[in-house]
Amino acid sequence: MKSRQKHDRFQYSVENVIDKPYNWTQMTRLMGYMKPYLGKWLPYAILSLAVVTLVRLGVPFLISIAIDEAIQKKNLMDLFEIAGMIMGLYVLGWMESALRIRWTNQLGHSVIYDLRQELFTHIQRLSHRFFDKRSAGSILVRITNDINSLQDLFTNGVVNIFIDIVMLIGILVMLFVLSPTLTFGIMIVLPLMFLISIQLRKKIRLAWQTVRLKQSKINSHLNESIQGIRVTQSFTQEQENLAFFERMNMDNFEAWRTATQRSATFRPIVDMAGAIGTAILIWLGATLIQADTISIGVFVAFAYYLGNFWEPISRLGQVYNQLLMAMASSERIFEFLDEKPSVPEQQEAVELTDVQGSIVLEDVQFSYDGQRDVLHHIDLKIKAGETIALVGHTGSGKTSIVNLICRFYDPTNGRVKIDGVDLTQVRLETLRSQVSIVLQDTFIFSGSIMDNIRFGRPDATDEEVIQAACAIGADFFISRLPNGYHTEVEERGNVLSQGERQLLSFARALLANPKILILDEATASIDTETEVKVQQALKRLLKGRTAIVIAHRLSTIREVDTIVVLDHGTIIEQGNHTSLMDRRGVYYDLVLSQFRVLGT
Ligand SMILES: Nc1ncnc2c1ncn2[C@@H]1O[C@H](COP(=O)(O)OP(=O)(O)OP(=O)(O)O)[C@@H](O)[C@H]1O
Repeated sequence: MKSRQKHDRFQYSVENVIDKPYNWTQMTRLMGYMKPYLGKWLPYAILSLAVVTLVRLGVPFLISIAIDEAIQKKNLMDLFEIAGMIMGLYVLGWMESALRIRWTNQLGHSVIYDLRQELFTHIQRLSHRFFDKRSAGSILVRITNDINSLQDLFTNGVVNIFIDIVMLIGILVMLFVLSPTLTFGIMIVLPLMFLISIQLRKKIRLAWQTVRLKQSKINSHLNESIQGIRVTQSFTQEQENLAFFERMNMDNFEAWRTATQRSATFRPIVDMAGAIGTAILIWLGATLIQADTISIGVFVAFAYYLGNFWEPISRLGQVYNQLLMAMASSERIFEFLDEKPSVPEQQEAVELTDVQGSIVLEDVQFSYDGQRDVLHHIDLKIKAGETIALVGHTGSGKTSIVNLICRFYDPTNGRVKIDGVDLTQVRLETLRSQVSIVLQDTFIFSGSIMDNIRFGRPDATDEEVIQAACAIGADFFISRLPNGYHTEVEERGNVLSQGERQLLSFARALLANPKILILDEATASIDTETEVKVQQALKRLLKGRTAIVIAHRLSTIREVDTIVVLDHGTIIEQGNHTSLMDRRGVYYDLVLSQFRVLGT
């Protein structure tokens, strides 16, 4: 039993390997990303195609003429001329290939750039519900690995497909022109080859999809492990983590091995077909030469064409593998791109400007997962400029109410209104510019202190940033830092203390100057001196705004206008501190129990 628990410790949402047939619609959609570049690169593509065709089809033809006309008839001048032409064609071919590598690379990188940009932009717009269901790591994989795996297809694959197909058709035509009998003889192997490769394709596709899933799992786990490394170390869970990682790494290794092994079977099939074709050529060709049906020159040209024939087929096999990998990746990319925000913006959504700040929740019911209601029939009126505090046991629904006011989620039933306008009718951007949240665990982005405060209003000047910091009282610690406002802080702001981070987030909110402010009050105990500073800063911050404070320490909310007491998603008491104390209900008990805890 114990070992089972261990195995179940890390759980990631299972993404199934989806076995779908080759999907033309999806491929067309993927190829659509090349559209903007067609105008620029199409002339190059046509030129490349013309040159490659000329070189690959021309050289064997010239060789056959050299043998039949110049060598056999001992005409040295003609031989020099033909050799010169062959040389010229090879030089042309070399120049074309050097140029092609350059422009296909540019094309590939441009497409990858666009796709990554679109995916990131789209993900930024998605609602909280989307992020609830997925780990950061698995999102990361799609933006990095899945998109990277399309790179080969766009830089080499797509252009080569066209060149190779044209080449195959060209060679077939030349072979038929030279000798239909010999061509039929050799092409007998083709249908056999296709039958075998079709069987392989499905297996190869599945194997690559499995690889992607395993990688996604590794990345999710890595992300979680690194983020949680402090907890892991403090609970000495490194060995467990390591064992789990090793298992996943091994799974990934196996998946890669299977996929590459399966992919590698394609080439030998082509080689085998080539070998059989050559044997037929020698046997049938010699017979036809003896019967004087074909010349030695034609026989040699055949051998050359045939050599050139298997190469594009084998490359098409490779490109087919790339296409299969691209199918697996694009399926995952498009799944995200097709994800609609769960809080959609209406076409005729209105701008929320000149907000006064009154908030109303009308008979609101809410569930995160559609199964368990976390808020029941909430009716709440907050007047403009008023400060209310939400209190209640953990899990009672305080954060959920705030999530609805910011419209991170829509209520299952009922309405949330600001200044009388239903939030579903409002443009999200204008709503969020009027509402700021100051979280308990302030997120500090990598950059300078100045940048971090300016996050609240990107167009603020340095003076405005400093003014906001002074007004909040954050200036005292910022000026003590080695580079003052230009001190670089890392992601999560590990160099700053909890109180300092909180002051920084207040300054950020003050600069944003929202009409509605939501404050998740810090639970951690900070020293009394900082506490006093934070409380003073808070007073300044709340002035002239509607404020909702998620209160954990009841001592700090005595002066707020209204205290709303929640229990299991229902409002059970509402009023100011004195009236609720007089009532001797749940709030009274909460205050008393906190007082007792603090008193001991
Ligand atoms: N993203 C989510 N998906 C599903 N359920 C959720 C989600 N977030 C919260 N819940 C559930 O909703 C209920 C209310 O949570 P909420 O975060 O609103 O409580 P809270 O009063 O803010 O708690 P705390 O004081 O601990 O922050 C809880 O039972 C919680 O398990």
